Amino acid sequence: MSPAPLLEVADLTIRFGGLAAIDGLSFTAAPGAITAVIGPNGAGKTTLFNCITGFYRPHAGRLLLRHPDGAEWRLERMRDHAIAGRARVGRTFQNIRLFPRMTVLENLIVAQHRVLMRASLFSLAGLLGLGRYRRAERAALDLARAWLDRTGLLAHAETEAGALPYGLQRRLEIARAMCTRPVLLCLDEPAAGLNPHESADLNLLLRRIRDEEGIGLLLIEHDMSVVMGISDRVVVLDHGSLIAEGSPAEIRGNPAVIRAYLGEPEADDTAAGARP
Ligand SMILES: Nc1ncnc2c1ncn2[C@@H]1O[C@H](COP(=O)(O)OP(=O)(O)OP(=O)(O)O)[C@@H](O)[C@H]1O
Repeated sequence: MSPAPLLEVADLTIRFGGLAAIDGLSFTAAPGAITAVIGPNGAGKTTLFNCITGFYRPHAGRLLLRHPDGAEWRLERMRDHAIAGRARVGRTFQNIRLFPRMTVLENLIVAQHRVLMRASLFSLAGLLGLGRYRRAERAALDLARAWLDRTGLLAHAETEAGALPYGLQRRLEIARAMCTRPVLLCLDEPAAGLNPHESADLNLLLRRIRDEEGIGLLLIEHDMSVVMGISDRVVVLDHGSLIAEGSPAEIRGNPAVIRAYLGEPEADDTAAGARP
């Protein structure tokens, strides 16, 4: 029997003026799996992420997140900080949003400010006096170093984030999101701007996160070498609606998806790395 879905999107709708950017969308994402969301420009992919992470409030529909302990969170009713902190939804952005003048390590510590603030009991006395705060601070450093190690960034810990090469900044964004201990990680075009070698490394990293952390990953991506290489399931949007859902192989051969997005393969097309 397959496990209960990690995320259930049901009849989701959001409009901007007369335009339904998401129009009655329903699908599920499983725990311990990579679900890719693909579709042409303007299909509604980023808007979907903005609804899941509380940046937009949908006009209708349900966003149900189920934690491994069975706790259920109705994301469409929650504020963005509670979605990140309590429902534990992590996110990376299409345009990198690091603190460029802070070091790589500092970026990962700042990502854990909620845990640290709680340990300080939100007071100066807490910050100065409590063993509880010191322990939390040590744990935050340990977690940051562990993710720097796993993302291959340990040697850059003291480098300013803005001085890192682009591909490493992308990895740092993922490390930063993982430091918030998400149960669902939403990645908005993580392969954008990467060369084929960096894309292959990204595939390995995301697979390891799935397999070793057991969390769900929701991935918006135009790079088909990433989508077809690592996704367990692919959801295809067009004009805010679902046009197909299935395994990468099913999606690759789906006539509606070929028409709306993928296009007919060329005779010598390897499909690898091509942005449709
Ligand atoms: N804040 C907004 N105000 C008005 N229209 C918006 C807003 N956000 C998104 N839209 C519109 O909603 C539609 C879906 O946009 P969205 O950015 O979600 O598409 P997308 O699939 O992520 O595209 P891309 O692949 O280009 O990133 C587009 O027509 C876009 O112009």
